[in-house]
Amino acid sequence: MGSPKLILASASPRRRDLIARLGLAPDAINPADIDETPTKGELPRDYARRMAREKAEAAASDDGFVLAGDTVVAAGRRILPKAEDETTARQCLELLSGRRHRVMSAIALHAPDGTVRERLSETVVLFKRLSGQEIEAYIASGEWHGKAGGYAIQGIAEGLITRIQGSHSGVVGLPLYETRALLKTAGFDIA
Ligand SMILES: Cc1cn([C@H]2C[C@H](O)[C@@H](COP(=O)(O)OP(=O)(O)OP(=O)(O)O)O2)c(=O)[nH]c1=O
Repeated sequence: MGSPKLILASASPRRRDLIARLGLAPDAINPADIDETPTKGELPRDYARRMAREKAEAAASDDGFVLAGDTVVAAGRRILPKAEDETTARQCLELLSGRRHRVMSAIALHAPDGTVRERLSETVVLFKRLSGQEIEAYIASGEWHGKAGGYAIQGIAEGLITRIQGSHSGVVGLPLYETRALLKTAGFDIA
């Protein structure tokens, strides 16, 4: 019997790049298409956990370990949307300007024996007070597109971020410390 496979239940190229930093190359990429609507009153942390778990379960296989993640930007109890248009991205940046917010990055691992394990990484991020000009320049960059909270820390946005407390990889989409620990606990062979 060969070693169990690693299946990444994600369409995100960022998650593929991040997992490579643990020395791992998934045997398969199997994105899960699930309904990503938060339930009424659902807290950001609960929502991130539920999404990661549902993605892992949707892609479940008895052939290997299925890893999924979900990244949520939260301003207090509010879940910020994934910015798909300029108006949404601008609203997110205006809200995040000059204040702390949290990024919840949940991961879930479905093992071949059917068990599901989860971890959560929480990072506090502080943006400088953004001028109208800074917001418009960021909008023009297009880097916000498809990103939770309307920004991508791995791009020019980091020049507007004063402080982060937590996991940089978690903000990008896959918290590496938690991912390594989760795989190890589940018995996956990782250095
Ligand atoms: C805050 C922030 C988010 N993001 C991205 C990471 C995620 O891709 C996205 C949040 O959406 P997710 O639903 O977590 O992931 P996804 O839709 O890209 O991929 P999949 O569900 O198939 O795994 O926002 C960044 O790339 N950088 C950042 O700084």
